Amino acid sequence: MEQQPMAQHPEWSAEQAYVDRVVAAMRDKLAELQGTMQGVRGEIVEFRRHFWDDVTINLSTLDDLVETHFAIRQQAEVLGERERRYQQAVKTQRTLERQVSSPFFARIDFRYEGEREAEPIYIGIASFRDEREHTFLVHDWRAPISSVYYDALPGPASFRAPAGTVRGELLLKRQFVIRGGVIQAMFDAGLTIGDELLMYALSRRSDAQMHNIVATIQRQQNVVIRDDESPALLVTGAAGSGKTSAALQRAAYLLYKHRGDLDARQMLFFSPNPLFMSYISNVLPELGEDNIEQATFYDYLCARLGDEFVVEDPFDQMERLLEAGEDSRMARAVRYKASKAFADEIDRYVAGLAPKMRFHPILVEGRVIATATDVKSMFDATDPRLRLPLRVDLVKEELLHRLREFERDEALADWVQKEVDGLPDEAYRRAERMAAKRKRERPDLDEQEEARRLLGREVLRRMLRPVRRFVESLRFVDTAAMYRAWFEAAANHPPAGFEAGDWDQMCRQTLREMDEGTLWYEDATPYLYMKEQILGRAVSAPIRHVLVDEVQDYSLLQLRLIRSLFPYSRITMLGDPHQLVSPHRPGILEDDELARLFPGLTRVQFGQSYRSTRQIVLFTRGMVQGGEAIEPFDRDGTLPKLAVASSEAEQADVIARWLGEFAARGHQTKAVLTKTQAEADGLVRLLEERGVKLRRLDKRAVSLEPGVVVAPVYLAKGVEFDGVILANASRAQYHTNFERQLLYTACTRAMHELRMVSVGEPSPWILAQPQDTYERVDPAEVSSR
Ligand SMILES: Nc1ncnc2c1ncn2[C@@H]1O[C@H](COP(=O)(O)OP(=O)(O)OP(=O)(O)O)[C@@H](O)[C@H]1O
Repeated sequence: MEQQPMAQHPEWSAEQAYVDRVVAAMRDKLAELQGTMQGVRGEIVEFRRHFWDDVTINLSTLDDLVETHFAIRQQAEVLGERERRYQQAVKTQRTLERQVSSPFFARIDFRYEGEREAEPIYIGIASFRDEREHTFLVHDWRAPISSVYYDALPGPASFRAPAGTVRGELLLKRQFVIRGGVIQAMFDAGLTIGDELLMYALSRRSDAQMHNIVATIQRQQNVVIRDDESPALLVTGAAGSGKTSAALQRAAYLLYKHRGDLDARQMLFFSPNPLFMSYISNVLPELGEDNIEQATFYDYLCARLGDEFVVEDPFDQMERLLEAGEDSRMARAVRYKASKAFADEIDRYVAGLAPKMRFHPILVEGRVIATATDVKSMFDATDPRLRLPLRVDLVKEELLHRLREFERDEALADWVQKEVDGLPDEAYRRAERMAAKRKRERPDLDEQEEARRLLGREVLRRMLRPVRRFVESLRFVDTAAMYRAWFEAAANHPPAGFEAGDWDQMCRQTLREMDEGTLWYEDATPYLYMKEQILGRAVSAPIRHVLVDEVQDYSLLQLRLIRSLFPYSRITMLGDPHQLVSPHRPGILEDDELARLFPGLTRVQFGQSYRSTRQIVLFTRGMVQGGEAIEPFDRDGTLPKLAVASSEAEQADVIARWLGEFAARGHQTKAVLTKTQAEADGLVRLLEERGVKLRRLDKRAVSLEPGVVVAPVYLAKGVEFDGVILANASRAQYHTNFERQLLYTACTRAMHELRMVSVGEPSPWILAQPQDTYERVDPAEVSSR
C-alpha cells in the first residue's frame, strides 16, 4: 500500500476529470428524472381525480357485481403501477443526489482472460450508466465484478458471475475519498484492501449513527455479505469486529441480487433495544435501499401475545436480576425457564396434552353457545392421529358452524326481538322491502315475520361479531390454563439443581403473576412457544430473511420460537459469546443444538476488531477467554485510564473533568456507563450538580444524539461512542463471571478513549490486565486539573 499526496499522484488530474464527467452525467440524469417525476406525479393526480369516471358501478346482479369489482381492481392496478414508478424514481433520485457528491470510491483495472487491454471499473454505492454509449460509468459495489475489489490482490483474479466463473488479472486497485465532487484523497492499494482508507474511515468521530462500510469491506466480511447459499449463517466475532455492519451490507446485497423478487419488507432484523434500531436505521437508506423491518424480540413477543397479558420487558427483568444476584432463586428460575431442559419439558408436555386440553365456553350476551365441556367434546371427537393444531382448527370450523346455526335459530327468539324493537325506522323499512321481494319468490311467506327475522339476524350478526373473532383467533383454547397446569403439576417435582422449597416457591410465584394478568419476561417465550405448538404455527410467511443481532443473549427456546415462527426464512445470526448480557446459560453459540435447529448452518468467525484503538483492544481482550486471538486494527490512541476514587462525590468530580477533556478533544458522542439504572440516575444528579449537560438514557430512549449520555451498560449494547467512562468500576460491581461480561461489553463501546473510575477497590477483571495496557491516575490530580 502506498499513499501518494494527491497533487503528486500522476493520475490525479485524469481521475478528477473522470469524476467531473461522471458528476456532469449524473446531474443531467437528475434533471431528466425531475421531469419524469413531475410527469408521473401529474398523471397520478389526474388519475385519482378521474378514478371513478371509467368505472360503472352496478350492483344489481351477481354478474354486475363481479364486473364492477374487476373494473375497480383494474383501475387500482393502473394507479398502483404509476405510484410504484414514482416511488422508484424517488429512490433513484435520492441515490443520485448522494452520488453527485461522491460518485464512486474505488477503481479496479481488470483484464479479462484472452483480452489484451485491461478495463477500468469504477465502483460506487450504485451503478450508473452512460445511456448513449451503453457503458457503465460506475458499477454497483454488489455487482459480480466488484467482488474482485474486495477479495483479490493484484495478480490473477476471478469472480463468480451468473454464467460461471470469470477469470482474468487484476492490475490496479485504487481507492478514493471524494467529497462535493472533488477528490480529497487517493490511494493505490498493494497487498491488502485499503488499510489507508480503512484508517481514514475508523479515525472519524462518531455522529451517533452507524454508517455503511462498502468502501472498506474486508475480505472476511465479504464472505458473509455475499453468501447466498447458506440457509442459516452464524457470524461470531469480538466486539467491534463488524458483525452488525456485515449483516446490514448483506441485507443490501441480497436486496440487490434478488431485486424484483425480494423486498425490504420481507426481511426482519431483531435488534437488542429500541435505541439500536434508530442507531442502524441510516445504513440501508445511505445505500439507496429501503429499511428492512426491525423489531426487538420483546416487541415481537408482545405483538404475538396481544392483550392477553402485560409482559415484563427484558430491561426490568435485568434490573430485577442485577439486584437479586446471580445465585438468587429468581436468577435460577430465570435460567431454568430459558434452559434446554425446560424447552424439552414443554415439548414433552405438549406431546401428551391432547387428553388434558382446556377450553373456554362460547358465550354471547351471557347465553351459552357451547360450554367448555361441549368444546372439549368437539375436540375429543376429532381424529386423535392429527396434530394438535389441525384438531384445534377442526373445532374452530365446528364452532363457526354453530355460530351460523345460532344466528339462524335465534333470530325470532324473544331476547333478540327485544333488541329489534329498538332499531330505527330506517332499518324496518329496509327489512320490509327485502321481505316483500322475497314474498314475490315465495308467496306463502309471512312477510311481517320475515322482516322481523331479517332484523333479528342483523342484530345477532352484530352481537356475534366479537364472538366470531374470538373463535377465529383460536382464543377459545385456554392456553394460559394449560401453561398454569404445567406449574401446578410440577410444583412437587423439582428438577435437578433445585431445592424443593425454592422450586415450589417458583411455581407458585409464576401462578400468582399470571393471576394478576402479567407475565414475567422469562415466561413470555415458553408460554408463546407452547401456545404456538398447540395452536399451530401462525407462520410469518411474508418474511423471507430473519437477522438476529446479539444472538448470544437468546435462549435456546427463543431461537426455537424464531425457527417455528419463520420456518421458511433464511436466518443470519450475529453474536459474541463474551458479550452475554442476559441471564441465560452461556455457550449457545457453540451448541450443537443450534446446528440441529438450523440445518445447513454455516459458521463464520471474525478475528479483527475495528471499532476501538489498538490500546483499547489490547486492554479489553485480556478480559475474555481466548482474547489473544482478537486482533486490533492498528489505529493508535491513548492508554485506557483508571482512577480510584474514595467517594461518590470524588468519582463525580473525576467524571465531570474527564467529560470536559473529551469535549476539548472533539469527541462527539460520550457515554458514562453504569451497571444499573439506579446507579445511572444517582450519577445524573451528581453530574448535573457539577454543571454537566447530559442526557439520561433509559429503556424508553429511541434515539442517540451527540453529547453526553448516562446509561446502564445493557442499554448501550451494540452501540459505540467516541469516549466512554465506566463509572463504579469497582470490585463490588464487577467481580463475577457474568459481571466480567458486562464490563467487557461496556469497555468495548469506546472507539477512541476509555476511562474507568471505581469507588474503592477496582474490579479484579481490570486489575488482572497487564500493567502496560492501562494507566492508573490519581483522582485528586484529575479533579484539580
Ligand atoms: N470494513 C470496515 N470498514 C470500516 N469500518 C468498519 C468495518 N468493519 C467494521 N467497521 C466499523 O467498526 C465498528 C464496529 O462495527 P459493528 O458495530 O458492526 O461491530 P460488531 O461486531 O457488531 O460489534 P459489537 O459486537 O460490539 O456490537 C463500526 O463503527 C463499523 O462502522
